[in-house]
Amino acid sequence: MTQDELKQAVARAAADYVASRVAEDAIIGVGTGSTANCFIDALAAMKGRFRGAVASSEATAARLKGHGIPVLDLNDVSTMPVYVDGADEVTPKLHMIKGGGGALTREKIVAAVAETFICIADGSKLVQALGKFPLPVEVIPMARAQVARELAKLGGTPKLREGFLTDNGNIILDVHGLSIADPVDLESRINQVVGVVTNGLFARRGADILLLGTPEGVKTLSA
Ligand SMILES: O=C[C@H](O)[C@H](O)[C@H](O)COP(=O)(O)O
Repeated sequence: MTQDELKQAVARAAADYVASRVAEDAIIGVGTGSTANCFIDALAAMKGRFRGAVASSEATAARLKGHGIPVLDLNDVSTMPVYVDGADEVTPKLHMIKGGGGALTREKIVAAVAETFICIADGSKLVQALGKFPLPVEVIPMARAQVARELAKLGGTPKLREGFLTDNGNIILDVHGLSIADPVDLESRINQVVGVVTNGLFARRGADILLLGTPEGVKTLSA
């Protein structure tokens, strides 16, 4: 199976979860990226089975609307049964690195409102330890140099993502070479650096369920 076929398989599995486990008038939280896009396309086939969606990026909102799926403002939503999103790396403990597409902050905000975080990923994303994928950190532009110095003190090599601004108008520093022994602690430490909006470690609130696409079928892991 190709990587695209594995992404489509996990997206269908997540849509099946929504169809079988979620109330008819529910609002669904939707992530960003190529795997989340497969989920949006699978959701489109069951339009009317749920009330609408909250998007974690402008790109996701546009794709949802393109399918005629109503997109709600998160400020009008107090709870959602599920948030479905991809990951750049995920461990067996369901800690993740996210933000390869730069949507990490809105993803973390939408996920915080959801009861269950379902991570959908092809098998290549499963790792025993996080950190081979550079850790994205969203930073207020005027704090770039100071935040970079602080990230270097933590043992990483920050590199500006050239020519990229987030949906929030901020920059991304991709931190290479971090040794991530304790993702929960590192997530908090980086978020305490003044000028950091958030970082791509999703460990304090990791995923609750991982739907992992493998050539043998979709495997389900729980936290
Ligand atoms: O900012 C982007 C998100 O965190 C994505 O969920 C992550 O980068 C995975 O994307 P993809 O499904 O395209 O590999």
